[in-house]
Amino acid sequence: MFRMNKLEIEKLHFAYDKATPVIKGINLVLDDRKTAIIGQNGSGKTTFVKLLKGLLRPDSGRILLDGTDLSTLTVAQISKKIGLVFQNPDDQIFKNTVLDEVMVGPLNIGLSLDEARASSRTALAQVELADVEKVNPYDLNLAQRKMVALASILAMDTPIVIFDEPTMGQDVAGKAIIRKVIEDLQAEGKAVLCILHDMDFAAAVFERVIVFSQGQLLIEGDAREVFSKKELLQQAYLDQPQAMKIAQALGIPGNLLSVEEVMAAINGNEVKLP
Ligand SMILES: Nc1ncnc2c1ncn2[C@@H]1O[C@H](COP(=O)(O)OP(=O)(O)OP(=O)(O)O)[C@@H](O)[C@H]1O
Repeated sequence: MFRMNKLEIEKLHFAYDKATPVIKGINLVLDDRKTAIIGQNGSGKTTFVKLLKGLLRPDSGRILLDGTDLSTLTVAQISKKIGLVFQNPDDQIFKNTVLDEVMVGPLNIGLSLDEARASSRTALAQVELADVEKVNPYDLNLAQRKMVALASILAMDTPIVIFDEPTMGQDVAGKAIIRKVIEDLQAEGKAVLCILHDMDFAAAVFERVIVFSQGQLLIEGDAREVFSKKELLQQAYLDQPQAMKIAQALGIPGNLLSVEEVMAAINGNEVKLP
């Protein structure tokens, strides 16, 4: 089945308390490109994705999911289309075994017990937790619980997957698993949107970068182009990826995004090291 996976955001405004607007007129079209949202603490990123998931309702403006106004859809209808992995796994973990926990989402959207078990086991294998399916999630460490929370969203097989800070607290191996999950989702034709503080991960993995600043969209576009805008990033209290800073210091042209790109430039003799 052809899936559009398109979210259109029009003139979106939101405030928890009317005196303090948090989302201030965001216009954006999200598509199938792997997209990272970056921005200073408190710039409204989590609030924005909660609006996309229908957990909060806009004060004004609208969100269209494949052309349909999100406000006309039920939570159940949205859940079949959009999965959101929370920043704190303990906001979404309730069951006594890892497998039961991961099965909650698929069962909620109407899969049979057998289907839910099968998709949950596949998801647990993707995050390399197949061998702990009978363990209580609270006997796992925080990084592993984050993977359980991630698996529970993967198991729902939604065409749009949103992650809030998936790499926070993960070591190199955990980050590699998350990278593979994101790349596999995209290969399956799904849309991936990810809030990140880790500029290096954002630069290495994502095609499109959206920069939030004080509830507004400061800049968005191709990752290479956005990360080259040093002054604008500084204005949003953000840093460039390490690889780009090193490449610029060495005088390597091309706004390189990753260590691999820098190594290729050095090995290709585009640059002579001192
Ligand atoms: N439930 C809430 N009630 C009231 N204010 C809130 C609530 N959640 C967030 N805020 C406020 O809204 C603003 C935006 O918060 P939000 O969590 O969306 O930002 P963020 O960019 O995701 O930040 P972080 O990177 O720290 O997660 C902040 O000033 C925050 O204090």
